[in-house]
Amino acid sequence: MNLKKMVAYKVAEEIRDGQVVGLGTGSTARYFIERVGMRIEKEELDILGVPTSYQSLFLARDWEIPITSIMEHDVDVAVDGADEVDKNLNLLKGGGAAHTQEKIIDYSASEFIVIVDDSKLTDKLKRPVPVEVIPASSRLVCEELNSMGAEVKIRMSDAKDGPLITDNGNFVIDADFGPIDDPPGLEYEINNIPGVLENGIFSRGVDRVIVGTRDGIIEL
Ligand SMILES: O=C[C@H](O)[C@H](O)[C@H](O)COP(=O)(O)O
Repeated sequence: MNLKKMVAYKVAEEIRDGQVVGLGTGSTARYFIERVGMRIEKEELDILGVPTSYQSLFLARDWEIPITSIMEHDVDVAVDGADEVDKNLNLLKGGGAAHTQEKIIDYSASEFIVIVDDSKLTDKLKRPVPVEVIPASSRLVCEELNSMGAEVKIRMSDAKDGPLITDNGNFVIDADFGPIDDPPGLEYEINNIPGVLENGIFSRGVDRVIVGTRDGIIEL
């Protein structure tokens, strides 16, 4: 059973004519975009999509989803995946290095819906926190994250030699703090380091978390 597809397709059925829809990034959001595209083709669903990455932009194009940007329109509903969801509905995102644009769009949406399979649920966020940084600041940011207690690594690219470069032309540092006791505090603290653009802790704005499980779909 493909739990990501199940939950993404279910939420895609909730999208209504006239909405401006934030299109998340990753393997779960991909199914959501696919299903919205199918509905546009079959039901003439009339929406505008706001991509959160080049991945979602290209997928939207493939499915002929009309697109706009956050510079033009407010977002009614954003639908996005997550790498971890804790018991207070804090998220960790950025496994695909897309968290900066995702956060701009997801936080601004009137409704932010998270779609995950149940492997993403955790008591406390504990994966390394992705931190997008301006390349020139990376040594200093690594030192600062170190002094805050994190083990740090600049993320390397699978597609070329050297560091991964984000959609915004920056590096990503993965900062391992172990289990995180205060996600909102850490989100704020990391973003105060000069050179940091955005980090992958999402501690506010989540309206609904929809989870695919082997026993069906549940809402947290
Ligand atoms: O940067 C990537 C995004 O934050 C994704 O939404 C997140 O990594 C979840 O991706 P997936 O649905 O592939 O697990």
